[in-house]
Amino acid sequence: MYNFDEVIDRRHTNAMNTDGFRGYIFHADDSMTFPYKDEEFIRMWVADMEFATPDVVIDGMRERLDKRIFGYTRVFEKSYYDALAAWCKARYDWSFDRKELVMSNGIIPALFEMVEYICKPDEKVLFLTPSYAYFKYAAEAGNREYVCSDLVYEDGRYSIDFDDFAKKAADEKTSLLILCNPHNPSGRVWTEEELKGLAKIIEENSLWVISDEIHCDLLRCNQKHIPLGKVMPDYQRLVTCMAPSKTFNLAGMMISNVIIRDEGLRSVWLDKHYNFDNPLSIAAAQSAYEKGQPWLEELRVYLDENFRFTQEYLAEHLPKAKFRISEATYLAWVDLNEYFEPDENLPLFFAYKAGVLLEGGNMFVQHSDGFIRLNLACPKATLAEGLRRICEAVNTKHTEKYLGE
Ligand SMILES: Cc1ncc(COP(=O)(O)O)c(C/N=C2\CONC2=O)c1O
Repeated sequence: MYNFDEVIDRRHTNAMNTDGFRGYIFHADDSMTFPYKDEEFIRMWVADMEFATPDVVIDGMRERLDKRIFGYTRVFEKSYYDALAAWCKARYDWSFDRKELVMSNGIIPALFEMVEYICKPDEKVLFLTPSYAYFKYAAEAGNREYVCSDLVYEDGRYSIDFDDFAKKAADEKTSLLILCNPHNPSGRVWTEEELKGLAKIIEENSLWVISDEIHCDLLRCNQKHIPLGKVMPDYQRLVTCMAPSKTFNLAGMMISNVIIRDEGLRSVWLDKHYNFDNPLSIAAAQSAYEKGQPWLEELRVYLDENFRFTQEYLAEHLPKAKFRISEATYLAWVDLNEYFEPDENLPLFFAYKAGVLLEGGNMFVQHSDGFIRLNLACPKATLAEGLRRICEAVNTKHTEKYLGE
């Protein structure tokens, strides 16, 4: 019913995806040149999608537009909470009180704020690595130390090193865990057993925990997300972050749900946070939660096929690459260590040699050298061309290297 094969022109829309890559990936300005025109790149880097947001979301925004006044706005109507609560109940059998919900114009700003609200200046933030780099930036922005617990990587699969995690959690100066659930970039969906293992250590050390569940709706069709709040139903030091931004390609609308159990932290947030919201964003998010499920179910089938195609293509054209289909997210995490030295700048190599924009190597704090992360949320034809270029560039590199030796 929905046309995910449609190629949509994003030029001149102020998109980070098309216009922000020089600064974000290469820390360069617009003077940085490549042997490709910007529009010739296959863009597989920042985590937003090449698909139109659902029609029901646009209809919801149009309905709000027709009200024609856009004054100071906040989520006052109970209908927003009802839509989100129904979504969480139906999909995760998880409920939370309306008073726990506060809004943020992004999960990143929420992380930045809460590190300061939760951690004293001499306390530390703990997270699993490799990691979405903004967990590190949130600690650094608040001048708080961060501690990494490297995931175990065995036979192409990531798991939690509970001994290492327990040791680091036991440090009395470690006060906050930021948990990525599901995990970016590995794509892991933590099992109930793994979440219970974390919960035991969290409780033993009275850690504050922010469970960043932004990717929770984007599961492979055979996967199940468990909110940490379900495993820790009575734990007061829990904050859960969810958002429509990844699920419905609404990151530019800057609206996120922050569910703060602790009354003290919630009142600090309400005192310090700029508590106004964009009226069109509220309409978009509420319409998505109320009516977006059919689109999401079709998207998940399309993404599963993109992952299957990617696995098949890499097996055939880059046989020494290690790749397991992500259990969640639309991000493929590919181990190319058999093809590159650990310190090679992979984003730069693929931008110059393949005309593909991707993230990887040391962009995920630590424990990620030799990996690339590919955004598969694009029409299959775009994906096929991106994979073709990537494999050709790697195979040519090895031929040139061999001939050059
Ligand atoms: C785990 C995680 N948390 C938070 C965010 C951002 O939340 P926002 O501030 O947009 O509400 C992202 C987006 N991840 C991105 C964005 O581009 N590349 C990524 O890996 C993410 O992966």
